[in-house]
Amino acid sequence: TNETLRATDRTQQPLLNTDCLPGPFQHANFPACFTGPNPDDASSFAPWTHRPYCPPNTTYCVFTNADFQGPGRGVSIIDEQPPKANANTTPAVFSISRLLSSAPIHTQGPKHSSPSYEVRDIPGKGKGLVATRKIRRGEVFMVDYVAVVADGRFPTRVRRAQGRRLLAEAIERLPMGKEVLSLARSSSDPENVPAVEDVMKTNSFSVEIDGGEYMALFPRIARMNHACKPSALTHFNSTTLSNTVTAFRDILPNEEITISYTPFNLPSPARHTALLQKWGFTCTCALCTSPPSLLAASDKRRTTISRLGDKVVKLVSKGNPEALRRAAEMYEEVVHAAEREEGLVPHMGGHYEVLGRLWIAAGEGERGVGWVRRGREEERGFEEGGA
Ligand SMILES: C[S@@+](CC[C@H](N)C(=O)[O-])C[C@H]1O[C@@H](n2cnc3c(N)ncnc32)[C@H](O)[C@@H]1O
Repeated sequence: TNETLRATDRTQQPLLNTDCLPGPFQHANFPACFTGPNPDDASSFAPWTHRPYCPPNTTYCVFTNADFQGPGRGVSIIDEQPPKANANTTPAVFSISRLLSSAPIHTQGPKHSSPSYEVRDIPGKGKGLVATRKIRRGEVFMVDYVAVVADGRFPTRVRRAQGRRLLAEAIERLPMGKEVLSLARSSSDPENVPAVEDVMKTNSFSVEIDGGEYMALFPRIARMNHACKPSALTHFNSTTLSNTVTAFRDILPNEEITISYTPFNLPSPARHTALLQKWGFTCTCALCTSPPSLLAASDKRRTTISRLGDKVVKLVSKGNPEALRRAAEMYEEVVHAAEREEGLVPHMGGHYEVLGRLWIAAGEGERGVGWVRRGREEERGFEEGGA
């Protein structure tokens, strides 16, 4: 760590960081605002292992802990300095610094011991993840940790060159910086877009931390391609900065493992626009390349799911027996549409159970109990997959 400090900090920063002086912006517990006698002593800006990089004329800094999740990993955060008096959100860097200062975090590896996937070339999509053994439905087969996390607003709040500098510092300070820089790039003009910016845009997902929207790069998850009917789903935990990946359904050996980059219920034109504008690629997944009639049927089901879903909520809030019966009928339609869109809804079991309860409330006890039972069996199957 000290070597890294010498190599990067002395050359690029004045010894006294003027962006971090005591005053109205000072926060008593803010680790970046060191006041110790020796500003080169790493312990004076703990829990960061590098002196925070805070360029002039911006409120943003880079905070790095090179030890997060063990040797060869680390985490860098691009976030604001201590909040201004009128700030309505707290920078995530506060909660992350608390996390790093607390008891060591145990890496929660997936429960299965044998490796379940590897990175392989996928025609037309660069690289991707492929199952090396059968992954059972419901199994948590990967837990990845964030390597770079940046306030979603920072690109619009700093000058372009400054943004690139912040990103470069954030990535280069990481022990796994080289690995991060070897991830895919999607810019149509790679000569003129620095790798740090291109890699971050191509591989980061939007996550919520302390009510704020952040861009987060998970180096292993970054290798997973998108599919409109994915085989896996991710779940981000903002307390541990981990992202668990669970199989939606059984995934067979040599099958590609995919996740969805877009919200589930979008019809295909909206998905294409989102993937092109936000992610910069044209989707060639199995659904997008299927015959137009199949794509149209899928769009119809997805539209039904979102349209009727809203109506069901309204009917249930009315609460009278006739409204509840109509809600149950509609919900059953939603459930059937979702079943035909395999991989669209994560836990059908929960929906079966809700449908059962709706039928019971509408006075159709037997029908309701049947759905509740089916829901519980389904949920049990999902939980066992992860056991
Ligand atoms: C987060 S990366 C996924 C891993 C990447 N393929 C790699 O080689 O590391 C996103 C990039 O993968 C490619 N990609 C992902 N899903 C795709 C899909 N459904 N169709 C075509 N390209 C896809 C695009 O080039 C996209 O910019």
